[in-house]
Amino acid sequence: MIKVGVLGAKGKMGAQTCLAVEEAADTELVARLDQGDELDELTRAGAEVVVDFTRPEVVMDNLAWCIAHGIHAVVGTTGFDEERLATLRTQLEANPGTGVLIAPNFSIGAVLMMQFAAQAARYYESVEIIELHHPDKVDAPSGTARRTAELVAAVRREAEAGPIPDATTTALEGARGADVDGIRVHGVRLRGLVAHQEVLFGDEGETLTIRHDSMHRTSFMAGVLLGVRSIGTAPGLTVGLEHFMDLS
Ligand SMILES: NC(=O)C1=CN([C@@H]2O[C@H](COP(=O)(O)OP(=O)(O)OC[C@H]3O[C@@H](n4cnc5c(N)ncnc54)[C@H](O)[C@@H]3O)[C@@H](O)[C@H]2O)C=CC1
Ligand SMILES: O=C(O)C1=N[C@H](C(=O)O)C[C@H](O)C1
Repeated sequence: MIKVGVLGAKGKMGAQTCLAVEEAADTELVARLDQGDELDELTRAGAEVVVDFTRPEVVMDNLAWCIAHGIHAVVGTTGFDEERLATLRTQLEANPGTGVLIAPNFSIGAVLMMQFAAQAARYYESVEIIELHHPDKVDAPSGTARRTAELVAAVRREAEAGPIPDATTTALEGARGADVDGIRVHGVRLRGLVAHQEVLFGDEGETLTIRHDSMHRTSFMAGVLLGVRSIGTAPGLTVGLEHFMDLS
């Protein structure tokens, strides 16, 4: 049995994760912590893996504590840029044997969407991303959209693709979305939605749209459990659940 602690246990994703960990045959929920609780409870409970679904502004402190205490971490919380990843790599070098997974999205379909988008990226002159979420989401653009844009941009750079065509010279601020690594990302917040994304590609006479929809937060749980089961054998930093999936 893998002993699991959940941070952000009272939140939307944390509560769903507690249920999934309790229901799985090979995991045991030993701690459920939320804002104001002592992280020491994790060591007292013997947690081997922590799942973090908290907030971008607190996740780095949580991870510093987990790494220092040799507890593996599976992280769904958003807000990771290159600077934060570099900080984690340094902390993990000082604590070899401990693993941290940063997963911008735990849904298997969303991971595939990102991989398919990376595959398509070299073939199209134009690409834009639309992410659509519930209105209680605190960050924009979504971590998934950022990651997708970075993956697509990396492929375009490698393929020496030219700039994305766009004749806009006058625009209301925000009308063309955010620029993530040269890719336009648009955010929609709408009651009734959970988590959705479209990656739109275009070239002469054709378009390709890759769309993924999470209708319920249960869609993330297979990926969370995969992360929990895998992270103990993956010391250091892993970014993206695809590294634990057989995607050859
Ligand atoms: N990677 C993925 O597949 C997914 C990632 N997310 C991300 O996970 C994060 C949480 O999302 P939700 O559950 O929707 O948010 P939420 O707001 O429902 O839950 C966050 C919880 O964290 C708690 N919290 C705040 N500070 C804390 C601290 N210092 N220690 C422990 N708990 C603390 C809050 O009290 C709250 O209960 C967001 O960054 C979101 O974007 C959400 C869905 C899927
Ligand atoms: O806040 C959410 O809900 C989600 N957050 C993650 C993100 O920002 O990409 C994953 C998913 O989109 C749901």
